[in-house]
Amino acid sequence: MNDQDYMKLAIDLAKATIGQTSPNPAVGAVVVNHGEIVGMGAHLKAGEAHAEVQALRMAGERAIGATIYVTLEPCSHFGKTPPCADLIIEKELKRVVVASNDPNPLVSGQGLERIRQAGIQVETGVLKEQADQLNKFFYHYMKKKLPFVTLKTASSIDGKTATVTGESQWITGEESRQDVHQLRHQHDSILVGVNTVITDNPSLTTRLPHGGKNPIRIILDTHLRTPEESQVIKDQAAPTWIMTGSQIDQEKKRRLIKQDQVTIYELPVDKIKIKDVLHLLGEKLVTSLLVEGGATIHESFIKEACFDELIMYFAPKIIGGEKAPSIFGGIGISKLSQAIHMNIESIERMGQDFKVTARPERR
Ligand SMILES: Nc1c(/N=C/[C@H](O)[C@H](O)[C@H](O)COP(=O)(O)O)[nH]c(=O)[nH]c1=O
Ligand SMILES: Nc1c(N[C@@H]2O[C@H](COP(=O)(O)O)[C@@H](O)[C@H]2O)[nH]c(=O)[nH]c1=O
Ligand SMILES: [Zn+2]
Repeated sequence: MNDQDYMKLAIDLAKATIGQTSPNPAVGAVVVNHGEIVGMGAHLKAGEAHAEVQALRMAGERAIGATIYVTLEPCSHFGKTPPCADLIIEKELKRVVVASNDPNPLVSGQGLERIRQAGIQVETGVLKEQADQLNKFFYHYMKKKLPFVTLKTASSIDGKTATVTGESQWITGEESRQDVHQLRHQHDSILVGVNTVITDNPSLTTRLPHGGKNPIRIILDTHLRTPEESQVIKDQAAPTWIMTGSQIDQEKKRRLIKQDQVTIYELPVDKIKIKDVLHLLGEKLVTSLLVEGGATIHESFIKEACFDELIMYFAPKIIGGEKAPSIFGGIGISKLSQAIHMNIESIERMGQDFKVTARPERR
């Protein structure tokens, strides 16, 4: 095993915790002494022990003179837990190998500096790209204090999200739908428009074989049209935040907020702008948002250039019909020069379907 092998193990440990550490990054650590793994660990939940603390606890006395591989540079500040840099110095490690730098202004570079000052060897950038990919939400949020926005669409190969009569379940297959639940688990929040609530009455919960974390459910609903009997109101399965304009029925609002998981945010506007919703979510420490639609919602996110990744699931079916709903609604563009240029990051088979992951060129 060499440095890259041990760092790969630390990355795999971090990868397994994606979705449960927010608003903290997913971090993994492995402690090695004379070619033997003497400790390993991952950060499991914000506010709890950091990955280095877990791994060094397991190593005990064998941490002395050891090397620690950690996917993110050790923290140097007192957040909810003491600084890992001090612990590494206290435990008399010989060498620290790091993959990613920490963009958190409270940390970046200071932890490593303190470790070097203590005479411990430091190496950075080992498998950096792989480790950075783990925490794209965290990096984005640290830089912009806004959630990383993933648009998710599911359609027939001709881009239809339902038949002309509105039938839509199900277009994509089991594997795709499971993949979507993995996305729900990984994102802090999920957003749909009130029309999707009215037509599909979705639960927007995460149903993976092993359970999974339910995202906060965000409903864009300018005039507070969400039916009071909807699952997102009644099932108490996850917080539901309804974003409305200022002209709403206060009586209905009072009835809805009686459900303790329901919160209504009245934005002082007639028409909700996506940017206002994202700022509000950023203030509430929401670091990632999965937008499930429908067509008008998706169109408003692309029109306002408020998304960071687009994930599209296509089923090998043709639905047709000019009146059948397409992936993006709204009025669209008139000139090709106004088209949004995307970088296709990957195209994967997903059972009978295929999944396209793309990013807008400007980011
Ligand atoms: N119709 C399809 C989808 N439909 C997605 C819509 O958002 C739908 O309202 C919700 O998924 C409702 O489900 P839940 O109760 O929240 O689990 N999404 C998919 O990936 N494939 C499809 O075929
Ligand atoms: N999760 C993680 C780190 N996370 C860093 O620490 C910050 C959170 O600190 P706290 O509030 O004390 O949990 C977080 O924003 C990020 O900069 N650092 C590490 O050394 N190892 C870890 O496992
Ligand atoms: Zn730490």
